[in-house]
Amino acid sequence: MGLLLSKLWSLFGNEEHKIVIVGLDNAGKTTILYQFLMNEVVTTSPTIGSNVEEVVWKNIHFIMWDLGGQQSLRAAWATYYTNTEFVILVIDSTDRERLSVTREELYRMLGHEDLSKAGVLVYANKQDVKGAMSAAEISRQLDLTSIKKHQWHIQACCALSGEGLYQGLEWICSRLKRK
Ligand SMILES: Nc1nc2c(ncn2[C@@H]2O[C@H](COP(=O)(O)OP(=O)(O)OP(=O)(O)O)[C@@H](O)[C@H]2O)c(=O)[nH]1
Ligand SMILES: [Mg+2]
Repeated sequence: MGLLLSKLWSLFGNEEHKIVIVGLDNAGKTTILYQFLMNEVVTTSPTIGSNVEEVVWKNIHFIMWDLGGQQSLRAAWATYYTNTEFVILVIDSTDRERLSVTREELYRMLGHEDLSKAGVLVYANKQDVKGAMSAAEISRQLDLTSIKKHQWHIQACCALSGEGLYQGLEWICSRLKRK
């Protein structure tokens, strides 16, 4: 009965899915959050703490937490992980030098017990910039194929135009339906 009720509940679109958006400072996390919310590019300043918004897409409700990515703020990411179904990791694809820092943060995050069942969507953002690393290159450098305990997907995108963003969200929706 409980299962039936929860199915019905989700059919009516009342279920909320928690997503946390992480990544280094300047990756484009806040820009992505407000693209989802308003379909426009907002002027951002570095996030101190977090922004949270409810995004509804295809009748699915997401609670999206956008966290500050500066080094001093990263230790606080874990305080947001409880009940998180998906992590969106945003990468500035032009930032070759700090991809190894992202890699460390990614594997630290995946080791956290509150995320043991969470899926991971990686956005290779800023594809509009000439010389940006491709999603394939980022995938290789992050060694994504070594991730076996979490479902993951990488999506190239440009937060300024919105290109690729909904394809990423589509992947999340496809995983939700399999649950
Ligand atoms: N060219 C380009 N610039 C982008 C893109 N996405 C975001 N930016 C720019 O990157 C800068 C940082 O974007 P934010 O969204 O504030 O970055 P953030 O990840 O939230 O940064 P923190 O809050 O400090 O963690 C802004 O100037 C954005 O306009 C993109 O796809 N292409
Ligand atoms: Mg921000």
